[in-house]
Amino acid sequence: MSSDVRFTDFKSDKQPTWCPGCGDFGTMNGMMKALAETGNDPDNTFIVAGIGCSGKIGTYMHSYALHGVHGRALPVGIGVKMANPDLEVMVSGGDGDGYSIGAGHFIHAVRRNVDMSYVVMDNRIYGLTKGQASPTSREDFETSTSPDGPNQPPVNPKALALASGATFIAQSFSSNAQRHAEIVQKAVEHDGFGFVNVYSPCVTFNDVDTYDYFRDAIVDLDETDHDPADRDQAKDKILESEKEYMGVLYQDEDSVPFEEREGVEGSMAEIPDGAPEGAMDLVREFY
Ligand SMILES: Cc1ncc(C[n+]2csc(CCOP(=O)(O)OP(=O)(O)O)c2C)c(N)n1
Ligand code: SF4
Repeated sequence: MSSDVRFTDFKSDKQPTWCPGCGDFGTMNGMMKALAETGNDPDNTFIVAGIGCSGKIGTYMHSYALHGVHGRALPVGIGVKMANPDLEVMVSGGDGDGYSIGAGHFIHAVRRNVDMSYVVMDNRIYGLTKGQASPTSREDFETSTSPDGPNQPPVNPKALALASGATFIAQSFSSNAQRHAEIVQKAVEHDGFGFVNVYSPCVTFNDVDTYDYFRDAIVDLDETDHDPADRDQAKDKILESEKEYMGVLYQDEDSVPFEEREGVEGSMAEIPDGAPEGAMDLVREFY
């Protein structure tokens, strides 16, 4: 079977509880399609999710999955990959999860460049906790807990990734189904840490960063002469704050994943010296 249906869980107790119209539906569909198109199956795929509306994804997709603690999905994902390098590991969560409480882990996961993907459902708000400003909220975005707006500039996650030595940076939009799936597929296929920030609108708590806003604002990089191999071009586009680009912004085609580097190769799943007897067996059994 070559369709994303393999990753769909039809059990009635696993039906998504996202609000009707939530961008996370489209983001998840694209992730399933990308995994299927790259030849993966539920039994070799491990989703590590954060905490948030976005973090529910691990419950809805048919694959191995677990929740990290809020902001801690990335180190858990790296641990899963270390325990079993044959797994396709995809980490997913929200902008709050990844760029606020999890920002430190984001930087270090990017620079470590383990061969996995990270899909962030960026709705520029905290959805699950009912609409507080997130690190990617606009400076003047009024919420119940910041009635005059957060009064601080939003984090630019793509710039953070580039500055941290990222080898793959992409921007996607959940509503553009085919293009979104293609972009996530490229992240999965990338040799190293494939980072995709996905505009995934929250229709309940964010009335500014809406589907209409993104549809009007987004420029598809495939319709420009952008060369993702050119880091300077990527930097210029990433820092252009008034533009919303979609596509692969940067890809280092010579990227060598952490686990294939000299001195590391072959050692990822080895039992470290001094580890308690049976520790790694337990980890492998669990994952
Ligand atoms: C350690 C910890 N701190 C705070 C929370 C409360 N909390 C749960 S989800 C969340 C933010 C959710 O926002 P985001 O990550 O952007 O995901 P979304 O719900 O928008 O998909 C917060 C603050 C928590 N669960 N754990
Ligand atoms: S609150 Fe927002 S992010 Fe959460 S499910 Fe509803 S629309 Fe989606």
